[in-house]
Amino acid sequence: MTEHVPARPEPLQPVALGRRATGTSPLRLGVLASGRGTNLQAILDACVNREVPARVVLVISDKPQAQALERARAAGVLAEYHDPRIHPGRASYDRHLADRLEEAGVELVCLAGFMRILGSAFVERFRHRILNIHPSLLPAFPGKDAQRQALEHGVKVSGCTVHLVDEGVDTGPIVLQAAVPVLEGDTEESLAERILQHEHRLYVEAIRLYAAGRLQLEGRRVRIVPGGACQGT
Ligand SMILES: Nc1nc2c(c(=O)[nH]1)N[C@@H](CN(C=O)c1ccc(C(=O)N[C@@H](CCC(=O)O)C(=O)O)cc1)CN2
Ligand SMILES: NCC(=O)N[C@@H]1O[C@H](COP(=O)([O-])[O-])[C@@H](O)[C@H]1O
Repeated sequence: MTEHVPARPEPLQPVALGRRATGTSPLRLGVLASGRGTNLQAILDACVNREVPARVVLVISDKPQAQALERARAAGVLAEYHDPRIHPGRASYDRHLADRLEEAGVELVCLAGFMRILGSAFVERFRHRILNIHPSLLPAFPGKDAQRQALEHGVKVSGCTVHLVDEGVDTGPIVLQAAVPVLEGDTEESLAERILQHEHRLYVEAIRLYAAGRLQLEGRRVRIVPGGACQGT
């Protein structure tokens, strides 16, 4: 009887993420935000300070009073409120957002405290071109209230994650993570504030790597390659 030799899995073809942006052709960012916008502010500042070869060309919020909109306007960036309630459902609103982002020539969508789940059609239109910042070390504590989940679970270390967005919630391939200690007596607010400081740094670094063409997706793993030496499609 011949021995069954399991087929060796085909090596995963690496996928180069994004394009190598340059000073003369900065990466065009679209930011979706629902709240106060401190991550947006970190991205705006990094672009102005030329820490990343990118430019925020459009900020959209699903909340009319989002401070993120004020921050964008103060930075001279197009800031728009798009009301989900005038759409018959999620898919319609998602399609509207995608149309508006494409119309603005957005190359990378950055979710920065955007509190709506994006549907599969949106994710497909911007496949591998959507980043999100999450205030935990995924896959621990996905969803909302990650800091409360961490405190209730009693972890000693939490942190933040920048990940590619896929059809799941906080399930996309992880780009960068930063560990943050949970201290005695921490409240949800004190932990959130401590993590937030790391989020700002981590998100800018993730966008910088993306804009430098130094991120390569191999299955679920995101590899950081030296200086723009990306292979693959
Ligand atoms: N397809 C994806 N969409 C989004 C992701 C994602 O990973 N995949 N990340 C979220 C951001 N996020 C956590 O990082 C998150 C935001 C909101 C929720 C949530 O449960 N929202 C509820 C209620 C929203 C509302 O109050 O309007 C919902 O949308 O039903 C979970 C996780 C951004 N989108
Ligand atoms: N699940 C998504 C989520 O919890 N996102 C979190 O919302 C906050 C937005 O702050 P900001 O508006 O000041 O950037 C950030 O802490 C971000 O990680």
